[in-house]
Amino acid sequence: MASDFQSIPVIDLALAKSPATRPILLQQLHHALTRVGFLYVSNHDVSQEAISDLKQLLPQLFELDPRSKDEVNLHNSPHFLGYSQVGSETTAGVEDKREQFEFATELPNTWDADKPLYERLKGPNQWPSHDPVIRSVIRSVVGRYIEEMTQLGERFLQLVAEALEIPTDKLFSFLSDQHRLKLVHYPASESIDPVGQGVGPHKDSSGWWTFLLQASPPHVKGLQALNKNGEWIHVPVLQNTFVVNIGQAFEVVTHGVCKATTHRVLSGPLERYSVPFFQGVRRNLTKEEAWETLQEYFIAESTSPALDAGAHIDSAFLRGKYDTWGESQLRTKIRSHQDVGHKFYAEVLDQYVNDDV
Ligand SMILES: O=C(O)CCC(=O)C(=O)O
Ligand SMILES: [Fe+2]
Repeated sequence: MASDFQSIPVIDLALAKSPATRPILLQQLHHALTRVGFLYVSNHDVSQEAISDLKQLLPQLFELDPRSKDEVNLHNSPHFLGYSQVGSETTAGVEDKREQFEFATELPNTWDADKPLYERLKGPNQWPSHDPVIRSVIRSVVGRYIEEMTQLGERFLQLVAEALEIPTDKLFSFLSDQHRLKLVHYPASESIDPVGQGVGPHKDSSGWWTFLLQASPPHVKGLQALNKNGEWIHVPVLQNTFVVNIGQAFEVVTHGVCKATTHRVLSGPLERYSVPFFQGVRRNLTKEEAWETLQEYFIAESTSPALDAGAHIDSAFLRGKYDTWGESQLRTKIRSHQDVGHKFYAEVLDQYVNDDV
C-alpha cells in the first residue's frame, strides 16, 4: 500500500511576507491541500491577547452553574446558537462526550415569512450570565476572537487561491456573512476504559474551512486525522498554531481535488478544551454554482471527470434533496437538534427527519 501522510504539515504564514519566500509557502500549501487536507498554520498574526483571553475564559464559562448554562440552552434559539450539554450530540451513531457553547458573527435576525426558511439560521447570540460584568467580558472576548479569526480566514483564503491558481474573487464569492465558533469542553473520562469518543469520525460539514485552537496544554491528546491507509494520525498540540482543515463544501467546489479529511477526538483521563472556528459558506449557494464556478480549474485533476453527480465526493449537500447550502445546513441542524426543530421549524421537521429513504 502506498504510504500516506504520517504527520500534519506546518505552514509558516510569515513566508508570505517576502516575495523571496512566498513561492515556497505556496508550494507547501498546495501539497497540504491536495495530499493531506489537514495542516497547522504558524505566525498567523492573530493576537496573543485574543487567544489568551479566550483560553482563560474557557474554564470559567464551563464552570458556570447548570442553571446559567441552561438559560442559554441551544433549544431557545432558532439560529442554533447557545449551550448544549454532554450527551446531546451523536456522531457516527455513538454519543459524543462533550459540552459546548456555540456562537456566531453577531447579526440580527432579519428573517420573515417571505424569505427562505434557512435565512433564519442567521441571528443573534445568547450571551451567558446575569452578571452584567461577566456577560460583557464573555461578549467582548468571544466577539474579538471571531473578528480576528474572520480576518485570518480571509488572509488564508487569499493564499489558497494563489496556491491552487484560481481567481481570488471566485473563492471569496462563496463566503457567508456568518461564521460560527464553538467553545468545546471534553470532560475527563471517568470510565475504566481509558479511551472514549469525544467526537466520532466525521468530515466538517458546517463550514468552508475550520480553524481550530487546541486550547489545552500539549500533554493533553485527543485529536486524530485519518489517512488514506486508514491509520489514525495524532494531531498534537503545537503552541502558537491553529489546526486548519477542509470542510465538505470546499471539497465540492474543488471537485474532490482538496479533500475534507476525516477526523475524530478521543476522550481520555484528562479534560480537554478546543475551539473550532467554522468559516461560513453563503446560504444561498446552489449545488450548480458550487459545482460549476471552478470547474475549469479542477476538472483535469479531478479523480472522476464525470460531471454527472460528484459521486466520488461524500457530501450530504451534493447528494441531498435540497438545492441550496442553507437548506441542507438547516436540515442537518434540525436533524441533530430535533427539539429546536419542533419549536421553531415544525412545518419542515417531519420532512427533514424522514427524508433519507
Ligand atoms: O475538538 C477538536 O479538537 C475537534 C473538534 C471537531 O472536529 C469539530 O467540532 O468539528
Ligand atoms: Fe471537526
